[in-house]
Formats: sequence, structure tokens, C-alpha cells
Amino acid sequence: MSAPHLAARGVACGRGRRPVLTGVDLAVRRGSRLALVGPNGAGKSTLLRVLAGLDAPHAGVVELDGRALRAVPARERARRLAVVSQHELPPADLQVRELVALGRLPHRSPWRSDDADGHADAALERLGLGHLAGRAVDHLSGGELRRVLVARALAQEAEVLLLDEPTNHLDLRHQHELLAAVRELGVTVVAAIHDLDLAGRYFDDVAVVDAGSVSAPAPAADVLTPALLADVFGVAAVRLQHPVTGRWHLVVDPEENAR
Ligand SMILES: Nc1ncnc2c1ncn2[C@@H]1O[C@H](COP(=O)(O)OP(=O)(O)OP(=O)(O)O)[C@@H](O)[C@H]1O
Repeated sequence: MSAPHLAARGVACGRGRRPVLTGVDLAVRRGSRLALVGPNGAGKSTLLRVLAGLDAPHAGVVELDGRALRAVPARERARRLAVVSQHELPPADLQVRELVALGRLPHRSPWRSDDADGHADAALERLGLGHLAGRAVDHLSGGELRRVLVARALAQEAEVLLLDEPTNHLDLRHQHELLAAVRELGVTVVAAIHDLDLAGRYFDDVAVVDAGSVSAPAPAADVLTPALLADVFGVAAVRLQHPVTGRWHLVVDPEENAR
């Protein structure tokens, strides 16, 4: 059997020396999408940083195609893994096209020309952002900036996307459009996401990050249950079937706790 595309084996990780997660075992199949869900502060961003090679694990190993990530040269890593983090504030004086074209940096070579602007424009069009290409980055709304950062990851043509709350700040239509565009790429994705409905709709598997550990990834329908919401988030919920599509949705009713 081939190695998982991205894997964590016995990983312990934290911020600085402070431990946040231990015993993390994850295997992400090539071309599959894994959603990390869990309460604020549980360690989703911490885990994404380690999977991206931005922070070293305290213990254990992260593997890309069966090879220790730390043994993958930085430039190759930058070509193969794209990261959209939660708090990035790009330089204000850049134009949107320039920022997105930076995704092409790891592909630059003295021997091969690369139409960075062409790639940037294509990525912007793909996310419906073509009209913003000439805008200064500091003249974007929060949601526009999130989408532009995802466009940079698309321009990078990485085989693995690591996305920290990609739909944060996005209006409803753009949340769906962005995740549908990411799904269409067919690449491997690991994303931290708070909206469980979006997690269930656009991701193959879900892993729960909570109380210092990470559950084994499993199909969204098996993980996203009223019992999970009660245990992990402390809210009551019911599962209702959509009368037209037949899809199951969790509907939260916090006051149920008080009844
Ligand atoms: N830069 C930092 N320095 C020190 N501790 C940090 C830092 N960033 C986060 N932490 C702490 O590390 C723990 C894990 O945080 P992390 O950001 O990984 O959680 P998260 O699950 O992504 O949360 P959220 O859903 O709120 O984004 C938390 O206790 C948090 O307070």
C-alpha cells in the first residue's frame, strides 16, 4: 500500500516549549480533504503549523509521501505545501496581483521562465477576484484578504493545502464558493474549520482536536453527531434531515441544555 500523502506519527507539539497536543497520529490520503474541528484554543493552528513544517514537533515525525518532512529541502517544501494561516498581514504596499504572484516564488528558476502574473490572474479569476488584481492589499476587506491569500495558495499549485479557518470573515456565498473551488482542485487539503456544516459538506473526513489530543479521522457523517457537540462543545443539538436534499444537518439549540 502506498504511504499516505501527509502523515503525523506520534506527534507531540505546542507553542514554544508549552505542550498543546500529544500522541497525534494522522494519515491523510492523497487527494482527500480532512477538516480539523474543535473548541477555541484546542490546538488546531498549532497542529497545522507542525504539518506545514513551520514549527518542529516536540516528539514524533511529520511525513510527506513517506519521507520525514524535516528532510525535505525548504524550497521543495515551499513548492509542495501551501499554507494559509489565520493571522497573516501582508505588506500593505503590495498590489493584490503582486501578493498572489508571490505564490510562484518557489517555482522560480534561472533556467525556466514562469509567468507569475499569468498564474496570479488565473488564480484570482478562479475565486472570482479578478476585479481586485490592481487593488492595494491594505484596501481589501477582511473577507477579500482571506480569499486573496487562498488565491496565492492556488497560484502556488501546491499538492497539499493547509488552511487555517479559510472561511473566516467570508459571507455565506463566498464560504461555499471558496470551499467548492478548493474541492475542485482535487489536491490534498487539511483545514481547521469551525462551521461543522461546511466541514460535513466539503470534507471527506473530520478529526476532532480536543483536550490535548486528536481523534482518528473518520467520515464526517460518523463524527458530526449530537453526542460530539455535547461532549466537545457543551451544546445540545439535533440532527435534522433536509426535506428536499435528504442531507443531514446539525441544528444547535443551546437552550435545550436548560430544559
Ligand atoms: N503565539 C502563541 N504563543 C503562545 N501560546 C499560544 C500562541 N498561539 C496560541 N497559543 C496557545 O496555544 C494553544 C493552542 O492554540 P491554537 O491557536 O493552536 O488553537 P486553535 O484550536 O487553533 O484555536 P482557535 O479555534 O481559537 O483558532 C492555546 O492554549 C493558545 O492559547
